[in-house]
Amino acid sequence: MAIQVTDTALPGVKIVEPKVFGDARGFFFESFNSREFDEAIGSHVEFVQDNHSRSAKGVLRGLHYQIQHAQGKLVRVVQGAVFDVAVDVRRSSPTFGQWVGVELSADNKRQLWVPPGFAHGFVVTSDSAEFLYKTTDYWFPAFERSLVWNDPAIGIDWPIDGEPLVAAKDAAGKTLGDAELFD
Ligand SMILES: Cc1cn([C@H]2C[C@H](O)[C@@H](COP(=O)(O)OP(=O)(O)O[C@H]3O[C@@H](C)C(=O)[C@@H](O)[C@H]3O)O2)c(=O)[nH]c1=O
Repeated sequence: MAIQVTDTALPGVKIVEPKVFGDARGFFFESFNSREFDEAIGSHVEFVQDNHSRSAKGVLRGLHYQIQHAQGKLVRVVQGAVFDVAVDVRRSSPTFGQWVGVELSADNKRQLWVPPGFAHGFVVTSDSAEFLYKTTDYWFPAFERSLVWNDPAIGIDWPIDGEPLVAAKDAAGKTLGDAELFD
């Protein structure tokens, strides 16, 4: 197995670490291998979309989820570093409202598997960061929702000084108590 998969405090959310082959030329690694990923996760996961964003230091994107066509996301950073967060937004889940955060960087090459049913967001901790992710369903703007990043009921310990730069839609995100969830 060329990937090492580690559980997080939230069942279902997993850290994926590829085996990196370094030599005099640089490095090589398999950034995604469907057979190995499925084996590690324990079920077949089909990805349909790849996304790429770039953000400046202090930018916070999220916390996003879709109330229908829930997306699983396999996320990573190819330049810079972020603090990446998943929040369980499945009302019926024993870990509803709980969050996990992991540093993802171009250096550590860690990926985070955020299954369907979790809100996802990140803040950029380096001067800038390029963020890549695969999703298991398409983007449906009508079903997209934002949870506000600083909801005290969730209590995410973002590693930032001061206020992050957020999109207007995210500044207007809902608290968990007011949010429309999907079960
Ligand atoms: C998410 C998305 C956005 N867009 C467009 C809409 C908009 O004009 C522009 C920027 O969109 P946003 O502001 O929603 O981008 P962003 O805030 O980066 O949205 C992303 O945030 C992270 C945290 C996630 O988890 C992702 O699933 C996604 O929701 O890109 C697409 O065309 N396809 C997509 O799949």
